[in-house]
Amino acid sequence: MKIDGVASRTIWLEPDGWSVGILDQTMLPHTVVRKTLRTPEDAALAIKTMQVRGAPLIGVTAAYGVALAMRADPSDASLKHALAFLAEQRPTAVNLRWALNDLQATLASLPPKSRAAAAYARAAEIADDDVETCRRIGVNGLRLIQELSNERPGEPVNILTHCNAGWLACVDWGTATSPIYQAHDAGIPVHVWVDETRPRCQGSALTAFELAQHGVPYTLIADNAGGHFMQRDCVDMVIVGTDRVTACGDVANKIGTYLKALAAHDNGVPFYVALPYSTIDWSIERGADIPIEERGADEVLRVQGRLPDGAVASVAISADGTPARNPAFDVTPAKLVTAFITERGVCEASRDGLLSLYPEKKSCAA
Ligand SMILES: CSC[C@H]1O[C@H](OP(=O)(O)O)[C@H](O)[C@@H]1O
Repeated sequence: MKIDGVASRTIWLEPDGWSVGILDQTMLPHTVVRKTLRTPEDAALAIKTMQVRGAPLIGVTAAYGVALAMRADPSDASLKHALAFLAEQRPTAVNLRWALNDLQATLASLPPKSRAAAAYARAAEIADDDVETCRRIGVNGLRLIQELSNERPGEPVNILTHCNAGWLACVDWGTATSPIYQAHDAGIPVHVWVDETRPRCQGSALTAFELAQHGVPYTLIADNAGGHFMQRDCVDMVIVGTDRVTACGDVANKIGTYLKALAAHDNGVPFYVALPYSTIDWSIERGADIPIEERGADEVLRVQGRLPDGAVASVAISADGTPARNPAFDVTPAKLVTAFITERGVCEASRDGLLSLYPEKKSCAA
């Protein structure tokens, strides 16, 4: 997608052929800051501090983190440390483990002198594959938006989304936003209700930013307003992303997703989850088994914004000493999900539904 009219990706190989460029998403939407990762520690910090975030992008960043490690030291010990160190940065998005397992399988049997080049090549393949995968998610989701548009020709299809499952969460296109972009580009009128998504505000800071950049009509709302708009028949469908889907279709996603699913279920609003194959965890069955990241209390106790002089600052929004908890994700049971939108098609949120699109996984589903 584009930023200020210039085609951009969230992560790229720098012209020097080895360092890795990223958009520092902690500075968006106030300033567009591009950073360079030069060590696996840089990559780990970028993931941990959410300079890069979003399940697919976390995986791609980790893959390049392994490449940076192999460039510095391609030994078995270095590979083992890099894989373990990067894996511990964030626990919920299965794409992190998926990407690191892929790099391990790619590199472990190679002679050390061949590992750096192979790691960079594989990381680039994973990044390019993500772009095409997300584009296909958009093609498959577009049909669902088209169907709703056909019911009320000329009127916008009102779509609510939570957090940022946009191109900023991936390499390009996004998962939940890819159908939206493709519908918009196809001339289908759409309007997006953007959940601010406290406490990290990925909706107000990232989704609103990227939709505005693409010219997609949207309205930012407080998280607590989503159910109200569904009750008042203002929402035609919900599309969210996910960080991990179990073999039976339970969905881990940004905190607050479960509440949106309950409101959608209560109001008969279709609730879709958009995901690539790399976000399915075939090794577990129940959502209760998904590790939920608990982040620092300060993210709840403080907000970041831009001061009149343009400086970005963080301010406290509660009294000193206020105790706070900050689970970063919750789990939506499969029964509340209308369907999954994947790169291979749309399916029921169930084991059978997933296996109908990924029959090769029959042997490894939990
Ligand atoms: C396409 S995955 C997007 C997914 O990741 C976000 O979490 P975070 O911003 O903490 O990485 C959120 O759960 C999105 O739905």
